[in-house]
Amino acid sequence: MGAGAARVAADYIRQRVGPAAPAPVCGIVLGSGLGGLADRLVDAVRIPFSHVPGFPTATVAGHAGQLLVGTLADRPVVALAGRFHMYEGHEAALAAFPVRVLHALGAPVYIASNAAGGVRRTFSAGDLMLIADHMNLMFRNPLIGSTEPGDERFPDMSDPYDRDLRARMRAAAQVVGVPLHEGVYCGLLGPTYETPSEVRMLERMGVDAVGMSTVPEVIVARALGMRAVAVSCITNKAAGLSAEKLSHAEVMEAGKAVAGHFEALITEFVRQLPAAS
Ligand SMILES: O=P(O)(O)O[C@H]1O[C@H](CO)[C@@H](O)[C@H]1O
Ligand SMILES: Nc1nc2[nH]cnc2c(=O)[nH]1
Repeated sequence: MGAGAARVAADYIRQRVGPAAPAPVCGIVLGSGLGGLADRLVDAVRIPFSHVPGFPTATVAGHAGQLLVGTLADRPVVALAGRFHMYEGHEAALAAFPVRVLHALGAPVYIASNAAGGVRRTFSAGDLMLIADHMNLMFRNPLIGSTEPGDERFPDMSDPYDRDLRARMRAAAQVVGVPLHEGVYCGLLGPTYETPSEVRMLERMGVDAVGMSTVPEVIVARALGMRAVAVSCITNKAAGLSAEKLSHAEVMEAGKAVAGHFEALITEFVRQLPAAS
């Protein structure tokens, strides 16, 4: 799913919202249990994923499967309540396709959010973590294949999560009084959660939080020259670090429990985002 398909999807979305709609200051993807932010958008046009050309249907519980165009903190934004994961059977390029569409709509900044297991032992459910860097242990890359027009062939990944945007996210956290950790996110293919041995391996490798998304999206954002920033909601201690068994129901519950903090943080961040980032 490349640049041409993204233009088709963007044209359809523009037609739905009307030609007068301003270009978004950012595009936001809302992870498992974090879709409540969509309800904070004002004057939102809601488009089911199934209507957007090239989008498959969202199949994961806690992912509403809607694209919204509206304003947040009086700034024009596009938000996706839900995402596509490789464990649903999608290629990495399709998992990252919504980011191409956000780019085609003119968004210069990509904000990812996700639910993740806490590998850092001091993390507990309800913590928020700004992603400082990631590890791609999905062993898939969305840029495999011929280079799409506008893509870098060999994108630099020395600073995938934009330094300035991270500083702005920390500042927003201070303004709204939300504690914000910072650490390394590791993307695994899923859909199984990890074994305790895998979690110990990840810990030794320097991973702070583990999930099954975000990495392909950020790779494509970087290939397109978009600035990326991402927040993980720690929904559980990773396997073996507590006596609890892991379940997606628990992940969604924990996501909802931290929704107030998460929404306040992202809303303040968007409020402070410069017009041409
Ligand atoms: O990354 P998001 O989509 O927020 O969801 C995370 O939570 C789900 C597992 O409970 C997986 O999809 C994992 O990636
Ligand atoms: N891989 C993975 N994804 C998650 N999403 C939410 N919690 C977890 C977890 O513990 N592991």
